[in-house]
Amino acid sequence: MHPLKRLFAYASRYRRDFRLATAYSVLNKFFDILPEVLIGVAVDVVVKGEESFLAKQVLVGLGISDVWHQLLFLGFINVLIWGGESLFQYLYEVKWRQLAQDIQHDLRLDAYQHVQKLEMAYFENQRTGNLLSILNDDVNQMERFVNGGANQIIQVFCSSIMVSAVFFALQPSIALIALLPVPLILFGAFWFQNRLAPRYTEVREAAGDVSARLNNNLLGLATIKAFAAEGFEASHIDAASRHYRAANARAIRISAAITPVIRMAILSGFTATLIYGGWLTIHGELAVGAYSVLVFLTQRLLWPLTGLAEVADMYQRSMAAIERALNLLDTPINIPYEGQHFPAQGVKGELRFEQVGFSYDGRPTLADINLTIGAGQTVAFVGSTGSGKSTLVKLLLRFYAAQHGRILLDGQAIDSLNLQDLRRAIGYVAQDSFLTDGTVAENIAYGLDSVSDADIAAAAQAAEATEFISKLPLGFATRIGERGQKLSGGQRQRLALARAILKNPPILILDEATSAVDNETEAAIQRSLDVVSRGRTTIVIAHRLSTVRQADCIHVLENGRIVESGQHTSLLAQNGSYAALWRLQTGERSN
Ligand SMILES: Nc1ncnc2c1ncn2[C@@H]1O[C@H](COP(=O)(O)OP(=O)(O)OP(=O)(O)O)[C@@H](O)[C@H]1O
Repeated sequence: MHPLKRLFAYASRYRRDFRLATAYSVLNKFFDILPEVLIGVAVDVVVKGEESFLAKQVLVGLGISDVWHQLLFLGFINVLIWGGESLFQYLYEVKWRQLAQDIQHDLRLDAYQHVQKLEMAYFENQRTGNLLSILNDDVNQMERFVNGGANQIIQVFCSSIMVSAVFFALQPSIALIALLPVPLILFGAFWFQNRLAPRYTEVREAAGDVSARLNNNLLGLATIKAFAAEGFEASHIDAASRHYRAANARAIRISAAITPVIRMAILSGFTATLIYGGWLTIHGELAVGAYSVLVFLTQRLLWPLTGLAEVADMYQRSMAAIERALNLLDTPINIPYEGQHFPAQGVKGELRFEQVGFSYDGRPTLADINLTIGAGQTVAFVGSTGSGKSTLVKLLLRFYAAQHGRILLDGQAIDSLNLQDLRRAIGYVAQDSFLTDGTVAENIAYGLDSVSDADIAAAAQAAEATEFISKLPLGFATRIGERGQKLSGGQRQRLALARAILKNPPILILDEATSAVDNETEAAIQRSLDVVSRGRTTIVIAHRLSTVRQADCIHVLENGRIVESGQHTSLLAQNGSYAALWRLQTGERSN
């Protein structure tokens, strides 16, 4: 479907406003053209006096014979016309701009809300900066189009029709000559448009590319600095920006030619009216007043068509932008949110993995996962890096959908449950949790509506975070910077844990980032784990085996498969992978 049609379908709730705005634009144009007609009538009055066109309008009740009165009457009509033109200009400007604001707001919000619901795999194949440029630049471009372009198109169209009507009424033979260039101009405008469309698509894509690179670099500034890679990265930005400049230059070469070409076509129409009309007037076949109207009107008819150049340019630019924004909105959500609702408090927390298998982009990552985690149990997953531990919990959170088997929560397949209810029942402390640019307290209370300071403090206490928070300049009211960058990695982890504890979920998942913790932190982790795992199902992905020694069951993963399961002592007794890992970490010999 054409982007404009798609935009209309999207903005169908504003159909009434579109109609009103269009009516205001048409009425404004109508009043805008009338002064030219008035000039003709005035010339006619001056030349013909009591024999004028105005004096002859007895039938409609006018028939003003006195020349002075005729002029006064024209003056009065003139004021009305200009008043009408101004009024409708005000009305159409307000209406179109308001429409532009309303639609850009809706589109931005809808697109963002849609993007939020897309599955993780979508984002892995997208560059954040590109999405940003769609949600920002492209939506703004659409706003600019509705703001001004729509009115311009309507008015060019209207003035062509209205002026042609006056022409044909006055002198059909001149009308034909004056209108001769119009098909040529329209054909030219379409020809240019077709050539502009792919160029503007390229411009929008290049803009997205620049934005993606900038975004990526600003996020990785610390690494860029550490590697003294400023020059290297600047050259990447330089290349992306050059590409954007070149794409724009290709579009400019075409779009800049439109006005001059159209002007030449207008020239032919205008010259013909001037010469042929003058000739007819001299020979008494055309009234002087009518001749002056025709000369002025040729200008009025043809000049707005030069505006077509600007409109065609903006139109193509906007269609490329609208296409990108609406495509984003139409991207299918592959992991649907809909499903059976249930309250988080009612969840017992029994989990079962049945024959679960999963691959990223066809690369097998998990296979034959069969396990049951009893309600309230604490279970650990250990194993070498890349063995699939994090992937396992991401399947439970339905960040990805398992290709084989199924996962059940309290006997219900999780893909039959409402996605948000499922996630509300799970507290997830990721390896690198997302912290916002707010205060410590705001970060702990993230996503919850009304939480008391006492509850926040208690959650911080359980997460062993109180000590470092009390040392911050403003305690719980300290702002922690974007992504929590004013805190250490360990401190960020503590805050993320406090946040999960405050949520009080029936299932808690802790994905430890590293085994590199000092003894003190290790003891703190153990203490908080004892506290937070009480009364809920707890899954710990551990790198440091000593932190999960007390777990009800430890599963060892290797290459996406569970190779050993059991409690710490029995696993040591098996003298397999777990025992080897334990020896490696503790330096002890288990036998
Ligand atoms: N989004 C992804 N797209 C493609 N491959 C991925 C993705 N995430 C992880 N992988 C791959 O899947 C495998 C398992 O990754 P996973 O994060 O589950 O391992 P892990 O056991 O948690 O590792 P670690 O102990 O280092 O955290 C790895 O080989 C990894 O490269």
